[in-house]
Amino acid sequence: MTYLVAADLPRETAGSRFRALLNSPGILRLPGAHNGQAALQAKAAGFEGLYLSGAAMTASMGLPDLGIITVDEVAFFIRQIARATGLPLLVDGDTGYGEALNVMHMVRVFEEAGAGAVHLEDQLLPKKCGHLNDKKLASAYDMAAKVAAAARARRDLVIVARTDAAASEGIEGTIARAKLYTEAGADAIFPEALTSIEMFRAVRAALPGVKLLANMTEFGRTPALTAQEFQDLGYDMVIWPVSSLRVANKAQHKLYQVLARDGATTAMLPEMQTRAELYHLIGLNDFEALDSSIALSIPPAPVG
Ligand SMILES: C[C@](O)(C(=O)O)[C@H](CC(=O)O)C(=O)O
Ligand SMILES: [Mg+2]
Repeated sequence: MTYLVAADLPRETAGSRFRALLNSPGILRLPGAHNGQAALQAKAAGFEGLYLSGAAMTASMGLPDLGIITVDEVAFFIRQIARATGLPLLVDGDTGYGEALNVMHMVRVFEEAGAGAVHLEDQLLPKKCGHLNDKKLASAYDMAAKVAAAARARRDLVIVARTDAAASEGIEGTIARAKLYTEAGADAIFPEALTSIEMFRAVRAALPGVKLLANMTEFGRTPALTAQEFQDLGYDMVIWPVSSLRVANKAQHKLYQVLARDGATTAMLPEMQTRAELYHLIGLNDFEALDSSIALSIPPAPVG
């Protein structure tokens, strides 16, 4: 299947398809896919929705996750994932790249690029990974204004409000902010960097009926729980934001070490995606068959 034939494209918008997944039974499992290739591999494994992580995206660019990159740079990643897979995608919108009007611009650009959902966080720039120390929190009201702005700008993009308040304002601050952001128009809440199962339970209990996202990033502050365990805690979505990049990076690191040592890649062949596997995944045959079918669909050129 290619993204080039109108009749093959999904009829519903990415936002409504994301919402339908969110409203269907069971926790929505959203593995991080840091580019189109990773997204295709996640789709082949059976995932129905994906997550585009700011941390993984910036790391893949060789940059720290401090909110430096721009809306258009993120749109480049959204487009490749949406084209390659057609799957609904939750995108990390960081702090929205500014204030209300910037947030609105981000929502329009992300929606046009093919995103199904976005999350916005209540940090000040330079923002940080939620699992690091010394984050600077925005005022709850400034963040609520951004959520309201996002809700005004979207057609049907799902708006997820993330709060980083747990470290500085505790569970009470997290819950109070979550309530405010929900009133401002958020469709779901992402309580970031909760450090215990009790905290996950407390947030769930305080926000009946509100959709909740859990972040199962590795090497962070959240204890390692499975998708089933988050579902049993009453959570509606779970992300594994950086996992694909961490694994890919480690493999790449090994390749360069071996190549520098041996002057050849031979020792790495068993660990490589083969040419055939690569072409199969990206659908090379489908694109070539499409090209041939176009030539066959028009009257032949006159002879002589
Ligand atoms: C979810 C997150 O915002 C991301 O960009 O993927 C990061 C993940 C990470 O750095 O491990 C986060 O702030 O938790
Ligand atoms: Mg992020």
